[in-house]
Order: sequence, then C-alpha cells, then structure tokens
Amino acid sequence: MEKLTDQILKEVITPRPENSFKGTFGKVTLVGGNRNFGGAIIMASMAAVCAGAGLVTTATDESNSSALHSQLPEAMFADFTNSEQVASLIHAATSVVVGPGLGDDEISLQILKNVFANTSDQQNVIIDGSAITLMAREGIDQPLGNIIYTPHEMEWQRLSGIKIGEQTAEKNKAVQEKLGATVVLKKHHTEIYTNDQIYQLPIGTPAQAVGGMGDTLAGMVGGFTAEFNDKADKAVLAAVYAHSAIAEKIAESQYIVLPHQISRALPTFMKKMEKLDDDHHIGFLN
Ligand SMILES: NC(=O)C1=CN([C@@H]2O[C@H](COP(=O)(O)OP(=O)(O)OC[C@H]3O[C@@H](n4cnc5c(N)ncnc54)[C@H](OP(=O)(O)O)[C@@H]3O)[C@@H](O)[C@H]2O)[C@@H](O)CC1
Ligand SMILES: Nc1ncnc2c1ncn2[C@@H]1O[C@H](COP(=O)(O)OP(=O)(O)O)[C@@H](O)[C@H]1O
Ligand SMILES: [Mg+2]
Repeated sequence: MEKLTDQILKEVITPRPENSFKGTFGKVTLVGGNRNFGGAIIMASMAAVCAGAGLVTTATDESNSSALHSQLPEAMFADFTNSEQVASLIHAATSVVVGPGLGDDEISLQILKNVFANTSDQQNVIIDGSAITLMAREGIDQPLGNIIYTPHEMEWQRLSGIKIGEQTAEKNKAVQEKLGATVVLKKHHTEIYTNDQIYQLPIGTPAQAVGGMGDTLAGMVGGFTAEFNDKADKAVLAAVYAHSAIAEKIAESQYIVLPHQISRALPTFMKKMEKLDDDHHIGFLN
C-alpha cells in the first residue's frame, strides 16, 4: 500500500492557463438531495464550486432550490424529477456526482436509473451515499464512465458483500478489479483502490467525524476531476488528500470541523499549493 503525500497536490494543482475561460475548467452536474437530505447535495455542490469547476449545476428536489441559491449563488438549479432536463445536464457534464442525500425510495431509484442511462465513457462519474446503497439493494449495473465510488465502510459492505470487520486490502482489491472502477474507501486513513495501485491517506482527524464530511469529499472529487480532467486519476487522489489536509489545519483550533469550512478554505489552500515548489511542503506554509 502506497502512502499518499502532499506531492500529489503539487502534481495536480498547477497554475491556470492565461488563455482560458470557465469552460476550460469543466462542468459538474450533481444529482441528489431529497426533501430530507437537501444539505447533503448543497454541501457537495459547494465543494465542487470552491474546488474551481467552471460550471456547476445541482439537480435536486425543488424544495431545495431557495436554500441552494442562498448558500451558493454560483450553482444552477434543476428539478431532479425532470428526466429530460437531467439527461441533458448529464450529457453536458465533464463530471457527474450522484448520490449525496438522494434517498432510497422509489423516486430516488428512478432518478438514479435516469442518470445511469445517460452517462458515457468520456465522463467521470462519482457514485456516493444513497446511490451506492440503491445499486447494491436493487442490483443495478454500473453505468458507463470513469467510475469512482466513494463509500463509507457500511456502503462498501453493501456494494462488495465484504463485512466491515473483514475488509482487508486483498479482498477489497479483488472486488475493485471486478468493478474496474476506482474505490475511495472512506474511514480513518482512507484507502483508495485503483486499477494499478492501492493508496493510503496517512492524514485526517476524528474532528472530521460529522455528517456531511463525505458529501463534501464527493463534491471535491467532482470538482477536481472536472477541472483537472486531463489527469483525472491523480485528481481523485489530490481531492482526498486536500480534504483531510485542510481539515487537520482547521482542527488545530477547533474541536470539530464543519464540512462547509473545508470548501470555503479551498480557494486559499489551492493558491498556496499552486505556489509550492519541490523543496517546500505544506507544513512550511502553516
Ligand atoms: N445534512 C444532510 O443532508 C446529510 C445527508 N446524508 C445523506 O444521507 C444518506 C444516508 O447516508 P448515511 O451514511 O447517513 O446512512 P447509511 O448509508 O444508512 O449508513 C449509516 C449506517 O451504517 C453504519 N455504519 C457502519 N460503519 C460506518 C461508517 N464507517 N461510516 C458510516 N456509517 C457506518 C451506521 O452505523 P451507526 O451509526 O448506526 O452505528 C448506520 O447504521 C446519504 O445519501 C447521505 O449522503 C448524510 O451525509 C448526513 C448529512
Ligand atoms: N476518525 C476519522 N478520521 C479521519 N477521517 C474521518 C474520521 N471519521 C470520518 N472521517 C471522514 O469523514 C468522511 C465521512 O464520510 P461519510 O460517512 O460518507 O459522511 P456523510 O455521508 O455524512 O457526508 C470520510 O471522508 C471519512 O474519511
Ligand atoms: Mg456519505
């Protein structure tokens, strides 16, 4: 298992080209947030916006529209039950994030099927939260795309069939290979299973053990893969590393870290990373 270092941030977060516009930095379509879990998709959307994705659209329950706009005017809204509009937003996306707060009822299931029917191999598709639970429960096939699952241990148990106490690297890798997808297995010292390697995140803090922390990571992975689409595999690793590096910094003076604080800190954090040269590590800038 290879330990991730801050080197991954330097590789991924490079200066933006002068000759660019918002379209250069990708489009993210996020789908989730039923009436009860609107916060989940708002947190994920905030992470995608703050990570620097060029355009972000949030397909969610219509009851979340005002809250989304008041928290995040940068994001556009769509009603997630409007299947034609969602299909066209999926077609337009560089990265799709599906699942945060989607819920697991019949409407959630139909929305998930519509999303999965409209992705293509050219897209990054981040599958999180309720979407993983629904896939496992309903036996839904994996969609087309560069697939990235972001399960917590119980979601991974549901998807892989491996019980939480038995989730060894060997067993997890075998299921990852069958899926042919990237698996970000979230926990203290998250593990990332890719086609060629297993990585471990050596940082992170129990101050992160609060609701919405994973929703925020899913949005960051969506934002990073859209913005740095030419190095999408490394962008996943960089998002995982940055999420916990920022959290550790906030936790120096706070007992817990609020997920939206990580998103709000991202533009400043990314600016510092852009300036790092090979001799300087994150600690140097604290
Ligand atoms: N503000 C919002 O809108 C929020 C909305 N959210 C959205 O809610 C949806 C459901 O997601 P979910 O994760 O809350 O529920 P679920 O998938 O049933 O898993 C929980 C079960 O698994 C067990 N468990 C065992 N090990 C575990 C582990 N390592 N990590 C976590 N759980 C572990 C756990 O055990 P227990 O805690 O009971 O001991 C419990 O029995 C999803 O769409 C998500 O995006 C949330 O993000 C919160 C903020
Ligand atoms: N003790 C811990 N140490 C480090 N990271 C943690 C710890 N507990 C939780 N996390 C992180 O918090 C996130 C939790 O994800 P998840 O359970 O999906 O949250 P939610 O669905 O509520 O947003 C993951 O990124 C996980 O790695
Ligand atoms: Mg989650």
